Amino acid sequence: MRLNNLHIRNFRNYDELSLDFHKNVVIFMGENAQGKTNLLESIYALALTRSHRTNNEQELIQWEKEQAFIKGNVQKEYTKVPLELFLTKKGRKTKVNHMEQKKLSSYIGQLNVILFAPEDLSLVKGSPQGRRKFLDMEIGQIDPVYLYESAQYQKILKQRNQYLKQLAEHKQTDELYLDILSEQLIDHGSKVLFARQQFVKQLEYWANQLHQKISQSKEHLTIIYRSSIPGDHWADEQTVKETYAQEIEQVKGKERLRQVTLAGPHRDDMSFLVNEKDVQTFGSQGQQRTTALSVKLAEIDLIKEETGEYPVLLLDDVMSELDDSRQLHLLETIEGKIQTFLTTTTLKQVKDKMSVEPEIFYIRQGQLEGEDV
Ligand SMILES: Nc1ncnc2c1ncn2[C@@H]1O[C@H](COP(=O)(O)OP(=O)(O)OP(=O)(O)O)[C@@H](O)[C@H]1O
Repeated sequence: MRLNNLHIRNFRNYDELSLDFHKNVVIFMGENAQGKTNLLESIYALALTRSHRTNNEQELIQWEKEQAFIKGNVQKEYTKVPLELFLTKKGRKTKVNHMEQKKLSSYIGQLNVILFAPEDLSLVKGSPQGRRKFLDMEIGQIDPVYLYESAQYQKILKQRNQYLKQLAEHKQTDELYLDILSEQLIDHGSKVLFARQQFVKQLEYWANQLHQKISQSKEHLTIIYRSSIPGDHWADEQTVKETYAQEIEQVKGKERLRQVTLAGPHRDDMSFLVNEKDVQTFGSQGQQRTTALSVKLAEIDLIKEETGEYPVLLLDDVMSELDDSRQLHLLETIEGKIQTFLTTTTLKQVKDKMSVEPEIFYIRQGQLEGEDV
């Protein structure tokens, strides 16, 4: 798929801007703090209704404005889909084909994007929370049911934690209600767990191939889903559910003391092994970066396999963070069929390495300076 055009209004430092895209590689060029990342963020938000930089969507609305608007036409293999996102102080509204969508799951997935920013290079050595967010965002894009289940899980988790606290403070006494919440938690949580495990298997398949290529067959990558629920190779959803229920029973006493839910997808993590050694602990910085790059680029193949279409790639100033050999692998990937938007402050460095002619937009203080087509 590709994005044919983009129209934004009152978004970050942009009053109003319309862009048409004709080439497969689009570069947003400009000095620091001019609005390059804001443009990638607007494409990301158009795809996923949220930002990659903040959990507070209000920040996307231009200062002193009431609402922000993003619109774009997505070209798929056989159809064109106009998408619209309205962000207001009260919430968000989405439209597909000019029709309002009540369910997030009927909107997300219309435009698939993969965003790669310098902070993604720390996927391996960063926090478990960052890796869980990565899993949720990526699976959510290709599986609307996952989006629903993980939202339900978070809701029940919050309620359950509150209830555990209230029981400890003797504001509640009904033990049966805790059992009901546990049952709901296990129900939604086991679906999340099983989907994550399946996704990680697929991710490993694609990422290992890339990792081997980048490391010239010297390194083999293994990815393991590390769960707070025992066992990491559940045969089916029912097995996860049963194991999860046993674990909740097991930690019941501790939970009552600590007043939080101690088992479930919200406490899980992922490990990356290079040649059987944990790369987070034993890997060099180069190996950690190669792993992160392989995992990110693997998503391209994974989304293509799942949806039948290539996603759109957003690269936020990552070229400058990679050495020559890794830059080459990245360019090899993007100069194929996949539409890529990238930001840079040093145009020549990026352009000189490309074998295709990019489309360049010069950005200055939230405006277009000129267009090189
Ligand atoms: N809600 C907002 N309303 C108006 N302006 C905003 C808002 N949020 C951020 N900005 C402005 O956007 C600018 C930053 O834009 P952006 O992050 O896209 O920079 P950039 O061009 O990618 O820079 P760099 O190369 O440093 O990453 C800053 O000047 C900031 O003040």
